[in-house]
Amino acid sequence: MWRRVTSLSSLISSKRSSTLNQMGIEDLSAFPDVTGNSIGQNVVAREVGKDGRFFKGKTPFITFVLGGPGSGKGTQCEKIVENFGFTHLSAGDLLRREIISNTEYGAKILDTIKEGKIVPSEVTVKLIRKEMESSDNYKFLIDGFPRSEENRIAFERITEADPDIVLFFDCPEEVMVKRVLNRNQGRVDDNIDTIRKRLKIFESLNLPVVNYYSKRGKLYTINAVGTADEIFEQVRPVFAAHEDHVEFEWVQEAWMRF
Ligand SMILES: Nc1ncnc2c1ncn2[C@@H]1O[C@H](COP(=O)(O)OP(=O)(O)O)[C@@H](O)[C@H]1O
Ligand SMILES: Nc1ccn([C@H]2C[C@H](O)[C@@H](COP(=O)(O)OP(=O)(O)O)O2)c(=O)n1
Ligand SMILES: [Mg+2]
Repeated sequence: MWRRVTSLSSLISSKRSSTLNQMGIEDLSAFPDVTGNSIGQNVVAREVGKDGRFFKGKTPFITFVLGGPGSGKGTQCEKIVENFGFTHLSAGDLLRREIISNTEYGAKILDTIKEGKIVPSEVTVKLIRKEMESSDNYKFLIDGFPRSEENRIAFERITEADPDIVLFFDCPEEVMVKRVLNRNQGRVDDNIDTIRKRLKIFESLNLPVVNYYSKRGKLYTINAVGTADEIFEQVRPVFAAHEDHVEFEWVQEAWMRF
């Protein structure tokens, strides 16, 4: 579902960066040149087709996966991949890959994540778009994104795309804290200080995104308490209901190209 968005970028630039920083979003000026396309260079240079699509002539099927830290997004995404053949793009994993690869922004991303803050959308969206472009799949789970209205608006502006489905894993804070502290993956943000900061930022920035998609009839709220298998039994019907529709659209497009 690609569409052109022309005026939203002004919304971001008109917000003073200091205000964003107070909200928990890292200042874009700390990431010099990011707007100069140093991330995802090959992607940004690519032309958008006349019909507004850039994805090798295909219409991708995009699912955003929302929920607080430890709500079980990654765990459920693995099950969706196994059962429904999606490609899983975790925003957090892509950012951590930048840290490990010691890229231009790695150190700054590390600081931001340690502080429990949100990395500027320009950086994250370009990493996501680059992965979508290089994938042969057309069904994507975009996990941990958008975490803020700023994230959402930047995605629309940079990719000219809208999600088809938005999943929201609704989980009490005490359950999320317990899961994160037991996660045991050596993450720099899985400690009680950073978790408290992340939960605060999540609460203030995530709700507007949830409301936005709820009003547009795209939101599926999942009760994230229970075993992973129990939770997946709520997730499964969401994708089962869309599966025929997605396959049909895909065959129809291939036929039209033929
Ligand atoms: N339903 C569940 N019940 C108990 N533990 C879970 C459940 N889902 C995930 N976990 C565990 O909780 C931790 C956080 O899950 P994860 O999928 O990484 O969440 P998120 O991506 O939302 O932060 C992981 O250690 C995971 O194995
Ligand atoms: N859209 C995003 C997603 C993640 N990040 C950063 C900030 C987050 O605290 C970290 C970790 O995100 P990740 O989705 O991996 O975290 P959880 O799986 O929810 O625990 O990455 C971001 O800045 N913007
Ligand atoms: Mg995760």
